[in-house]
Amino acid sequence: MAAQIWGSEKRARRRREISAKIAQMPELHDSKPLPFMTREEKIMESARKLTILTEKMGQIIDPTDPAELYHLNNEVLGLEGNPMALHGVMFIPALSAQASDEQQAKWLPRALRREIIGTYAQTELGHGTNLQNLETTATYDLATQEFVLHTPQITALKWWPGNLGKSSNYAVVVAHMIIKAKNYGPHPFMVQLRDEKTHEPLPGITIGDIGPKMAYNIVDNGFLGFNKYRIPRTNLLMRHTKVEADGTYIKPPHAKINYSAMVHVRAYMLTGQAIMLASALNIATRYSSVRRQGQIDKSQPEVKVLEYQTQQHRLFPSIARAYAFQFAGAETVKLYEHVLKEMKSGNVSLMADLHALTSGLKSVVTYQTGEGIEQARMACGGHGYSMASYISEIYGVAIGGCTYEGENMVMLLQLARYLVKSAALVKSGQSSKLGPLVAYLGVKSEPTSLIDRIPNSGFTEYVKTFQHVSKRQTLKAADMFFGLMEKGEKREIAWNKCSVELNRASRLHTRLFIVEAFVRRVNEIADIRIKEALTDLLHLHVNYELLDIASYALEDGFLSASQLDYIRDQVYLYLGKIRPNAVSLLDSWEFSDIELRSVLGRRDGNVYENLFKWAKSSPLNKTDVLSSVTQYLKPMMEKARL
Ligand SMILES: CCCCCCCCCC/C=C\CCCCCCC/C=C/C(=O)SCCNC(=O)CCNC(=O)[C@H](O)C(C)(C)COP(=O)(O)OP(=O)(O)OC[C@H]1O[C@@H](n2cnc3c(N)ncnc32)[C@H](O)[C@@H]1OP(=O)(O)O
Ligand SMILES: Cc1cc2nc3c(=O)[nH]c(=O)nc-3n(C[C@H](O)[C@H](O)[C@H](O)COP(=O)(O)OP(=O)(O)OC[C@H]3O[C@@H](n4cnc5c(N)ncnc54)[C@H](O)[C@@H]3O)c2cc1C
Repeated sequence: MAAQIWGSEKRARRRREISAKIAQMPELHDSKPLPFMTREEKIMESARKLTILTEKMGQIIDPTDPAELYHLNNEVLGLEGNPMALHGVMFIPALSAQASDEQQAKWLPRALRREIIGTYAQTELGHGTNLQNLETTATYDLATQEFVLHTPQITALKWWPGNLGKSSNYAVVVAHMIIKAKNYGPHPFMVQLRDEKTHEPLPGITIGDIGPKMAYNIVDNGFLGFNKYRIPRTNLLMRHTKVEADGTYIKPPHAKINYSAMVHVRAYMLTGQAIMLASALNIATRYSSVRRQGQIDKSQPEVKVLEYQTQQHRLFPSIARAYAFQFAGAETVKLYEHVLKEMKSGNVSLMADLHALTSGLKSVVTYQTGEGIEQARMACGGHGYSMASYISEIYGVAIGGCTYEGENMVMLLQLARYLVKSAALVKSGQSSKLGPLVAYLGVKSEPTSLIDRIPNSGFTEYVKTFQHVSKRQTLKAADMFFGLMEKGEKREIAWNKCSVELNRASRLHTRLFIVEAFVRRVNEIADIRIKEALTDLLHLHVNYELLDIASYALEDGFLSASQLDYIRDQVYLYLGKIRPNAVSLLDSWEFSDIELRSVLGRRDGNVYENLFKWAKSSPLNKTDVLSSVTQYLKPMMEKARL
């Protein structure tokens, strides 16, 4: 199963080897539990481990392999981030995709050797979503052949970029490029922020940390202002766009090609989210198979809480989602790598499809991951609320994904643009022009679902039902939009009036893709035992998801009330079937205790001993009487007693 999750036997074996090596290297372990550290201590601890890793990485992993790097990161540095999180996730990808060969030769080796630390600075205090209204300017000075970066007012301060505040000395900065008074829109520039020797901010730069956040606090998300700060013309990233010395602008082959670093993260973060969901579920499911509370049969002893159907219903559909996200994420990364290769050689024809797909997936996956993690926390009762479970930290980090790399509603609306264009093709009889991801929009569906009527139909009838509801909602939302425009409404106003319905279409389309990715994977599996276990999970997935969106299929009678009962019964059937495999389905992800950082979810299952030991190690328990008591509470009580 681990091979299915991680992509191959080799990958699963390598993960085990890496975890085993790290277990033998105490210098790479947290020196004390992270929840007992202050933010400053955590940042220091993370920097300590990061520098050891830089020295020893080659002994542990193949540093050129992104999957091994990511695993090493999760084991040693953890999900709360590190001082170079953005360096690997956005700075290097932005340089790789957007810098010319010559620029890459100059900067990439230095970045890869970690001579310099970089980030991606795009969002501003006043604007994150609407990139056209970013306010930082890069004005070309023909006389000196330099760009002058400037922050005209407070809302133009860069705000949020990870590791910008304290760690990075370089950044890819996105600014509106102005040449001879003409604004060419947002473009990426390589900018040195701090002196390489002293790490002091360079003259003309105002920089700092934006303060503590809901989670992810090892990362110094920062602010940045420029006061007429000059950089050479050749610091504009020039793989696709060029500015000649005389100010001549050579436009890129696709207007949005400079957005590739965002698409990179959107594609890669899906498996990151799956891992966080599976981690929280691993903790909750292990705990639920240890925790005994109440009886189902009063004549029997107390049961493990995992025996309760409500507990299974709370956890198992999310286990199925974690697998589904992992499989859909792996497909998306493959597609991304393909499109990136094509883009580098000038073929931009697949960019729109990839953008639509990743926009929808990042939105649905992050939202459902958040839901699943929060349910996992609640499933642990009181102990879930303790930082000993670590689930609240996992939640805090994962839920950030709903916002970063494009706020979810906004990204769903991006996919909706693509769906509406596709609907227009269907309506104008040009279905043959539909791309493969939306080809189903042009296929006539049966009048009713055959879900309960064709035994052994595999998952075909389910896929057809998901296709039906997605198609119907897309065409309905598109009709609503076109209808408003026909009545004379301006395009943008009509769009806004339909946007809730449009986003519903985007979610349904994306959920269909996730189901299909799961089906594709299960169909490929040769090992009969693995196939059986995953088929059960897939049964739960399709029935649970369909129940969740059933109102769309009931509206037009595609599903009947009796079919709904059938689907519901299937959910209960598969909850029971999955119960014996539940812990194994999560243990198969092979998270080490070091990586999980959860006292509640350790592999040994000694929950109560571990919790007591952890509580005793709390800094508050170093003394029996705290100074807050001697200084304030004791005098208050004494005064009251007088
Ligand atoms: C390699 C190592 C492996 C390691 C794996 C990494 C795994 C990561 C795991 C993570 C797990 C946990 C750790 C946490 C890590 C945290 C990192 C967080 C980093 C966060 C960074 C950021 O947030 S960076 C800032 C991101 N900002 C945004 O996303 C802004 C969102 N806004 C936009 O994208 C745009 O403004 C928007 C698209 C909404 C509109 O753009 P605009 O230019 O205004 O567009 P319009 O003029 O309206 O035109 C729209 C048309 O353009 C098309 N389009 C838009 N974008 C694209 C695109 N990217 N590609 C192709 N086409 C695009 C769009 O379709 C429209 O087309 P149409 O034809 O007109 O319809
Ligand atoms: C943990 C974290 C890490 C980050 N890291 C980075 C980084 O490294 N580099 C970087 O540059 N940025 C980073 N960001 C910033 C992030 O990319 C932005 O916060 C994000 O893109 C959302 O933009 P915003 O904050 O402007 O939200 P807003 O756009 O102000 O969103 C507020 C509300 O308005 C709605 N809304 C906005 N526009 C529309 C619209 N057109 N239609 C409908 N509804 C709309 C949204 O749906 C949302 O409900 C990070 C953010 C976080 C939380």
